[in-house]
Amino acid sequence: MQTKLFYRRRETGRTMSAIALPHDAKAGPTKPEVRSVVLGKLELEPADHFVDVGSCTGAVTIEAARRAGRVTAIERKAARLEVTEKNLAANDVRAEVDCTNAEAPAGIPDGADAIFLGGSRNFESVLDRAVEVGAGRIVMNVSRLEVAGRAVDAFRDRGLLEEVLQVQVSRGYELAGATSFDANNPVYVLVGSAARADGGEVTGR
Ligand SMILES: C[S@@+](CC[C@H](N)C(=O)[O-])C[C@H]1O[C@@H](n2cnc3c(N)ncnc32)[C@H](O)[C@@H]1O
Repeated sequence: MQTKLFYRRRETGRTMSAIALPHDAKAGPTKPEVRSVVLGKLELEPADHFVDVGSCTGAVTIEAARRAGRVTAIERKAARLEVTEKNLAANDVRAEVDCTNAEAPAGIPDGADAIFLGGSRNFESVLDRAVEVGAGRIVMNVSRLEVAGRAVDAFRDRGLLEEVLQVQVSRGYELAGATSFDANNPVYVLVGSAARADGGEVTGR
């Protein structure tokens, strides 16, 4: 018989705790470990205006709102945007956050410094808008293989592409006194920039 006991959560002693997502959006959230990679690549700073395309549960919006000075969360489904707003209200954030019910590229403001595409609808037009506003950091998560292929082409065609990562996390659990793992689905993380665009070479090999 399989015993499944999760390990006790580590006490980090950080001033800002892990985010709370008490409200369910029936989709998402981007998993915490994947968020760490995404946020690392976004390199958000207090002067930044960050845009979350497809905010859904608000998990990325909330994390970003602890780092950037200004955040615009865009979600095409009104009910999910409400979840973004409710989850935001349940957390400490320091940024000014604007929640917009729109289908991007609609709603992407001039002057956006960093854009995350957590939803893939209209991604080519979203990337065109990212180029138009000169976003310095663009990160897109894709789980479906064929969409990932098209997205890599779209980044490359616009000279945006810097890195393609495949992130796959397995979480340990106790099994008969030892540790076994549950695997999450892999996610492709595309990283680019409209400010550093250099012809679309994948770097970091
Ligand atoms: C996989 S979920 C994103 C999860 C989110 N990062 C989180 O942590 O909760 C994708 C979301 O993007 C939204 N979406 C997809 N394309 C969009 C677009 N072009 N503009 C706005 N929202 C979009 C979908 O409605 C969906 O809620």
